[in-house]
Amino acid sequence: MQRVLPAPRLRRALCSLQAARCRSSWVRWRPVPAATSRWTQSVRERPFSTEVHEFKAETKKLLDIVAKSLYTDKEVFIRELISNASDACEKLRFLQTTQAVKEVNDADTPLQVTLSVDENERKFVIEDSGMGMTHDELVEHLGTIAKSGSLDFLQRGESDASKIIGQFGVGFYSTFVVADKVQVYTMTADKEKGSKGYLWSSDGSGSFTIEEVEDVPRGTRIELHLKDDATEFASLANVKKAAQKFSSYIDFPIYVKEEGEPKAINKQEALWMLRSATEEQHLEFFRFLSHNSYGKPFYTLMYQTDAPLSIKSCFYVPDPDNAPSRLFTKDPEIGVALHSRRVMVKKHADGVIPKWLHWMKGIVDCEDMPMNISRENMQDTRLMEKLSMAVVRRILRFLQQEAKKDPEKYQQFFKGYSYFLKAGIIEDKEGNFSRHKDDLLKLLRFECSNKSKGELISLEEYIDTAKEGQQNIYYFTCPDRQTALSSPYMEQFLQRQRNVILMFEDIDEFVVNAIEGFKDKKFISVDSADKNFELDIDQPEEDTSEDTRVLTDSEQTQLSQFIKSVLKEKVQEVKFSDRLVSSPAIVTSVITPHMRKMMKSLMAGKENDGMGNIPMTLELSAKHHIVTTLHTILESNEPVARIAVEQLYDTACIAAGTLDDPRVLMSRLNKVLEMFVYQGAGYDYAKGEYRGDLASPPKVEPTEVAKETKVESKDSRFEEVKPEEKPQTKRAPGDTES
Ligand SMILES: Nc1ncnc2c1ncn2[C@@H]1O[C@H](COP(=O)(O)OP(=O)(O)OP(=O)(O)O)[C@@H](O)[C@H]1O
Repeated sequence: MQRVLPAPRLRRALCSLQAARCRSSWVRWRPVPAATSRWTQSVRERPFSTEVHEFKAETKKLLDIVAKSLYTDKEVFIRELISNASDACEKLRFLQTTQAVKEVNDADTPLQVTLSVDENERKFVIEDSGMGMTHDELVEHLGTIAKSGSLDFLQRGESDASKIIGQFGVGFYSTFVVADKVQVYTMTADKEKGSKGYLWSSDGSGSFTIEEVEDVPRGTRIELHLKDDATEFASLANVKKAAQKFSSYIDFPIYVKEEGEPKAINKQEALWMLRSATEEQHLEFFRFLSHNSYGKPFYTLMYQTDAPLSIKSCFYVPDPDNAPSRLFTKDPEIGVALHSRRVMVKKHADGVIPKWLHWMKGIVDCEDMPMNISRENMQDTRLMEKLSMAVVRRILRFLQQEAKKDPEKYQQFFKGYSYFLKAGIIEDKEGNFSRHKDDLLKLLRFECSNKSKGELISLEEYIDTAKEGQQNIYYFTCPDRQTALSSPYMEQFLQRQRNVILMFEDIDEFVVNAIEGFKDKKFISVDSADKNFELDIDQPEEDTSEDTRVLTDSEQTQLSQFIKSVLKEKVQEVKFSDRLVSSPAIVTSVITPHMRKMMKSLMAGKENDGMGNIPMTLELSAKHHIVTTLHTILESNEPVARIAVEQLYDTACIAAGTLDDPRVLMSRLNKVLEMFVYQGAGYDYAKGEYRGDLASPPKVEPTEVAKETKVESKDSRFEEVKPEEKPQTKRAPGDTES
């Protein structure tokens, strides 16, 4: 081993210079490190300047978690390093094929990866002849976190290393699980960028150093100085076993050096090019693609075709129980890679796989795809679209088949991924394609009013089991099943046993708004103002009770005029409809109450949320006893009628879910309670006196029910309530007129 150290005098001089520099800048001089092994035998070290860089804040945090972790599945670092080495080879092969790199350093060196160990020095070494890195790339790539997944985890405040490593892997930084010092020698393949070699070095604490070293061959060599509790990775047998596990599907030869001799350990098999594969092969490949040493694919699809393009592909749906959280999937990486004749064109095949399918793992190999596809090139864009169309359609149809084959298993899938399928419908529409809308709609499942809790149906099943002649698909967006079934909007549907799809996710409202219908049926919300409820296709059982009183047309007009005079601009229209069965009233508007509520929360904090301008309609049941009695007391007891109207409206708003804060009702409810109690005690509000037959009238008398009621609330609806006439009542002791 060649070890060239500066002479002691020079070293002392350098050290004092280093100390001085350290105070003033991040560049300082240091004694050069030792060159090691055959790979760097020719690396002559000179006192080049050594730069000290701080890791970015989040990288530091990640490193801190990783370095201190007692993660048991330590060998994952081998998987990460092999994968990075293979990516570096893929990248160089790609750039060479597309001639993006004109001249390559060490042009004769074949693309390969070699692993070796030094038991005495407790070292693990991996080297590749891939793309390598320039100085700036070293700073950028090994100083920041590349993996969005682990970043998300950190932003969530997660500090459990096994969760971060287990679910996302932490790439290069996983080396600090086993090493207390990591050295990376590298030289770029792109001659245009230079032929200088660099050494990156860090102990995984706050900083790393970079210095120039001479005679580094093309590619990257990573040396791990193993921690005391990780010496098993200095054993050849252990490394070989782990490397074999992680490298079966790598398309470059992987060698393990045994007694100085490189021995190939992988088959270099492109599974997606095979006609079929065993379950075991798929399991291995899935784990390889998902950077995991555990887990199995939930669904597996191998798809090959020659028309309209020549496609060979393989897709996996990961376990739905571990489906990505939609809240933390801001800019997801597509999990499918694009290849052309086995050569990787894009690691993340965006443009082919839409974002809403990002969780799919797999490979698409398209012979017709040029290696140097460009978004600017119309022909390439069209080719990508064609490929995307074929592949996405095949995936969606495959899921439809699986749903038919094993509905229970499919429900499990749907639980994990429903949000993404729904997002797909919206995105598909936004992109103005609507290419996959029907296929996606077929994959949706919902609860419905005619089935029991937890049982899901498809839209096709809904249509197949709908009443004869029914042209609409009725749905109701609501927080849960219980709220749905007790809602006045549902009454006529329940009475007729007309099935209603129950939608519990916020995104559902946007989905139905993004599409007009399914097959030839239109989506209609049960709480919409739409009149087309097809009430004539089935009639509920006749109400045979004799004393059912129904308001006549003129009575209806009289009552609605009174209601409008009380509620003023709160309602645009008061009408009578027969959609109500046991509730006296509901509110409707051009947008459904649920949509209104969502828009309100989106506009929260804005002075004008725009909702005040959307007119509401109060719909009444002409035969409901509260409504008919209300009409009866219009003239005889107007004060009570006024309060009843206000309460009727507010109760309808509660049912619609549009009342933001129920506390605004407190004052009125107390008033209603007071009336209820006093009436029970024999007080006659119409006459403003106690009934004569009451043996001993209560000592306290009611406040004026129709006294100007100004509720201390921000809700402007209450500020208008001013009765024209006051009833003659006796004042309660201590009650003063306002
Ligand atoms: N052997 C290598 N050769 C060249 N560049 C490398 C090598 N190893 C790492 N890098 C660079 O460092 C970056 C960070 O690597 P890291 O393993 O942390 O994340 P990643 O590989 O980008 O993540 P992912 O595995 O999700 O693609 C890589 O993207 C690559 O640019």
